[in-house]
Amino acid sequence: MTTMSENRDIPVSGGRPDGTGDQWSAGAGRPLPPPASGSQDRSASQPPAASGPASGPSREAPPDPGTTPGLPPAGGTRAVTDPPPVPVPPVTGPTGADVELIRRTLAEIQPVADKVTGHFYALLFLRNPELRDLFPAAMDTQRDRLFGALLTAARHAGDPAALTAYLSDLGRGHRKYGTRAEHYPAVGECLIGALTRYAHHTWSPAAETAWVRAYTLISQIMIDAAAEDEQRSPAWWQAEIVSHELRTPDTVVLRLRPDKPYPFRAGQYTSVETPWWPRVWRHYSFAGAPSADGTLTFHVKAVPAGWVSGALVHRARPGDVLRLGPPAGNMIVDHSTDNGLLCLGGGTGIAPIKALVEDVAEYGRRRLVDVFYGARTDQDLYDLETMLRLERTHPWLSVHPVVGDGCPVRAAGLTGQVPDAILGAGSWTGYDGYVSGPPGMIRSGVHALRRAGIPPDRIRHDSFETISDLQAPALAGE
Ligand SMILES: NC(=O)C1=CN([C@@H]2O[C@H](COP(=O)(O)OP(=O)(O)OC[C@H]3O[C@@H](n4cnc5c(N)ncnc54)[C@H](O)[C@@H]3O)[C@@H](O)[C@H]2O)C=CC1
Repeated sequence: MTTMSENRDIPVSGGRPDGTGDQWSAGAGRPLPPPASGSQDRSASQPPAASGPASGPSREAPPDPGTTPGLPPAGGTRAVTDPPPVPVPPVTGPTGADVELIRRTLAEIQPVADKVTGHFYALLFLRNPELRDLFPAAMDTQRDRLFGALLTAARHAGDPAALTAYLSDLGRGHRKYGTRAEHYPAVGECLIGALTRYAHHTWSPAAETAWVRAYTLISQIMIDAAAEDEQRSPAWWQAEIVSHELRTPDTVVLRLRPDKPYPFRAGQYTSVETPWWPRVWRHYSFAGAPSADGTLTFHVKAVPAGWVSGALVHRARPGDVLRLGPPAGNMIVDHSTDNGLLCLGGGTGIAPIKALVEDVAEYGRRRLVDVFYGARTDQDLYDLETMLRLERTHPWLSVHPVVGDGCPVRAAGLTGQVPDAILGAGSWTGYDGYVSGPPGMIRSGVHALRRAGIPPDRIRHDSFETISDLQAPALAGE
């Protein structure tokens, strides 16, 4: 998924999660039930699809607000005090034919994705003006994210378990916005409205039914995950910056002390909101395994036009208080095997790799761990000393710095790009692969790991979009 720091915040999407086989068959065209659970946060805030910055509504006049047959009316969710509901029939999901219809729609609208997304927000705010103030002031990035998430979900039709995990993370993550179950139908209405307007050739009653079924299931998975999470976790944490260590002019190592215990697993990531950009959240990985003192460490690199990363690097100081969302992601160590770990970390992507190394060390079972740590120049290897210190402490760990061609490297390092460096550097059968870094590196890193003989199910990374590029055939027309 993406660059961790600035573009990994993914809003609610469309697609075809699965879980149980027969959920996918019945119910075409009949009205779908309102969300079956969802005693989520009651404080008003963001509806689904509102996780990032975005621009204002499209200038195009949206069609008259209406309702979409099949989608439950907005606000149709039962309140906590309502009488017990009539038993809700199982949520029906899209059929195989539906998935094809959804993919065709996506292929058609891809060239006008920006217009579709703009129209979606225009509809959302026209029909629900009270929601506008709950989004960040600027919404440019949000447009790409929504469409990207739709593509991701549609492409993932063949991997329902991964998609369900993704949507569950997304549902839990939406708690911090104050998303309520009754927001989901409103979003679904506007999604269908935007698709209706732009998918001229592929839209039909059958396509609409397919999208309604898909969206209903998606929202139900998100709502259920959020409701379950509400039983055991806060919607967000506050965390005070206790140290701010600038390692390069644009890279900082931050240590935070959360206000409440923050359980997570090494290799996961969370979302961060700064006081300077309210309601703009960005993802960062934990740069260490859970620590005895409960503090959390993050590596942040300021990127051009990166509001949150720029603020964290150049403006934040000890004593400032950030908000954190829940942990997410499954790039975690599989402790059920003795396989070695072959880890590729590019730039600040080394953060979760360091966490994985600490996790292996704490677990206590000796497994070979090889870390290839890449950066453009030697100076950009801002955490090399830490990694080399870990190498000196743990005989099972080997750290291989890799810098761009033509750059001198301080340790006995390699030159080139990280994925190329692993090929020819050893035999990696009997290893599990872990990849973390920029999207291009994840893509080529996974290919390199496969070429090195590591099967796909033993390769983990935290980029959902990237995995869909790798594992599913491209959409027709793309
Ligand atoms: N801050 C965090 O917690 C995390 C950040 N990330 C992501 O990691 C990235 C780090 O960015 P930078 O530090 O600027 O890294 P960068 O862009 O300088 O790349 C670092 C290294 O990765 C390799 N690489 C980059 N692009 C490649 C490509 N297309 N093919 C093959 N290898 C490639 C090269 O070895 C390069 O030296 C960002 O995209 C960030 O979102 C990922 C995980 C965690």
